[in-house]
Amino acid sequence: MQKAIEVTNLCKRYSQEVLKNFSLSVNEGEMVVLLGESGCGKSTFIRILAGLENADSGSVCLNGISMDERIPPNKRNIALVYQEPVLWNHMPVWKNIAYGMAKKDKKVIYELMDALEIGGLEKRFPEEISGGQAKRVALARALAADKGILLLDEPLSNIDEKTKLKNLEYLVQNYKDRKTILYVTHSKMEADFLGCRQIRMDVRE
Ligand SMILES: Nc1ncnc2c1ncn2[C@@H]1O[C@H](COP(=O)(O)OP(=O)(O)OP(=O)(O)O)[C@@H](O)[C@H]1O
Repeated sequence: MQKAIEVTNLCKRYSQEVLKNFSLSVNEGEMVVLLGESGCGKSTFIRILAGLENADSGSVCLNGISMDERIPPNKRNIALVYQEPVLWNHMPVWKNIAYGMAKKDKKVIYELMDALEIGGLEKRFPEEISGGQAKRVALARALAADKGILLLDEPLSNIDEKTKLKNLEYLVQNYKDRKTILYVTHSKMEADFLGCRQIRMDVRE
């Protein structure tokens, strides 16, 4: 089976070493959780996969295609949820969600909003919603874009436990074993709830 994500011996150093020979392989349609303490390099790794940052050495292959700095984020067939929600402030919520959709289908948008418990916010602008709601709008936008690989960097942090559990349940029921997802979290509870393969990343001293 072709690997959706194949990362080999990735190294990245800022003033300190963050990634040292980090390797990871994810099958097509598999959901994998990347788990690790704050500062261990999870977001750095996601940024490298997405093409927002370059590794010092090592290789990244997405859907069988070798990635290098000449392949920009929008050519990688990925949808990304950043740790901090990044939304277009001049667009209402529904347009933010529709942004990456090849065919803007309002039914799909409203279904996603209901499923993620943000129904009714469609006409509001990002400055008129809470941080937790903005995170779920960003998640809805990534899901709606229907890309080959979903990179979710702490997509449900800062959300109350009850809503978080409902959102996790929705992801498990609708995306697990169907979509290639790399789900980053420092929460063991979230990781265990998703019930998929867990990769632990350690902080480098
Ligand atoms: N642009 C940068 N320049 C210098 N150091 C950086 C940069 N980005 C991240 N770092 C450092 O690299 C290490 C890993 O950061 P990263 O954000 O990848 O960790 P993380 O595991 O995602 O943490 P968290 O769970 O808190 O988001 C940290 O020590 C951080 O301070």
